[in-house]
Amino acid sequence: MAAQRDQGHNGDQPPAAVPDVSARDVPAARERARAIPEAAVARLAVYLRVLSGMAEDGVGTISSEELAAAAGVNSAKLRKDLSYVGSYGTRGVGYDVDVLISEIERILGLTRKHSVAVVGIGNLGHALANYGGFPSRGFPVAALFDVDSDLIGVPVGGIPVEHIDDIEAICRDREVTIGVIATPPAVAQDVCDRLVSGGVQCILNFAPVVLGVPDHVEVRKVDLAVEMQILSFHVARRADEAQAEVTVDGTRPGVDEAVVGR
Ligand SMILES: NC(=O)c1ccc[n+]([C@@H]2O[C@H](COP(=O)([O-])OP(=O)(O)OC[C@H]3O[C@@H](n4cnc5c(N)ncnc54)[C@H](O)[C@@H]3O)[C@@H](O)[C@H]2O)c1
Repeated sequence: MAAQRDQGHNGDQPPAAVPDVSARDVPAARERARAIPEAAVARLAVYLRVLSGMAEDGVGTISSEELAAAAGVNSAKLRKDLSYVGSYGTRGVGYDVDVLISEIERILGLTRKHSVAVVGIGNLGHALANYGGFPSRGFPVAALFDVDSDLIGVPVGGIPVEHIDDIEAICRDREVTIGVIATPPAVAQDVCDRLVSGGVQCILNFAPVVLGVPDHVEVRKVDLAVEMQILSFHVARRADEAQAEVTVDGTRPGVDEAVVGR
């Protein structure tokens, strides 16, 4: 029976289920990849984006401080993250940008070819299908599916929408590796089951529902409202901390002194 899987979205403590590294990689590299915390995996993807931009600008080497600043993390955390990749840089020189890119790509499983199917070509599905950022980062969209007869055959982002009934055959034929679910929640499990029947092992789920999948399938759930709740939590916590800093005589450090000093 399908198991309910961890579908965390913001990366907490448990080790991430990183896709296997390519066949030529040694077992030690696989072990290393399995031990990387999920939050570090998310940061590695950010470093990769920053490094790719630098490589395009012709940057050859970069210090950990420069890369940390560009990625918005502190340099101690960056060095720790890069140690998971097995990359320690050269003292006084820093990291070779191209080497670091290929090391992170290998750990993230990006040396494998990926191909994406988007299911549910409504508001969200249209935006995702039209987004040019996926192909340029190694995730070309290969197929679109919907149930609405008005949409079937209509190209979105240059790819014609196919009927959901053909999803298994088309996913197998086009070797789809990642299925993106952007359907109403009531049909998301059925869509997920069909993707899995079509050989898809990675599911990115936007529908507000927990999906059951077999053990060999990975699911990530994206929920922007949860991200906003997390932002709200951090702002509220900061406000609480500022309130707690009010001194016993009622003055607020850094605020009332400034007023008194005027
Ligand atoms: N995670 C987030 O932050 C986030 C943000 C926006 C929307 N959503 C979710 O994404 C989903 C899509 O939202 P939307 O605004 O694009 O909805 P929408 O109604 O505009 O689009 C849904 C599409 O799914 C299609 N569909 C319905 N049943 C189908 C099936 N069995 N197989 C294939 N396609 C089917 C519909 O024909 C329609 O084109 C919803 O579940 C919504 O809650 C999530």
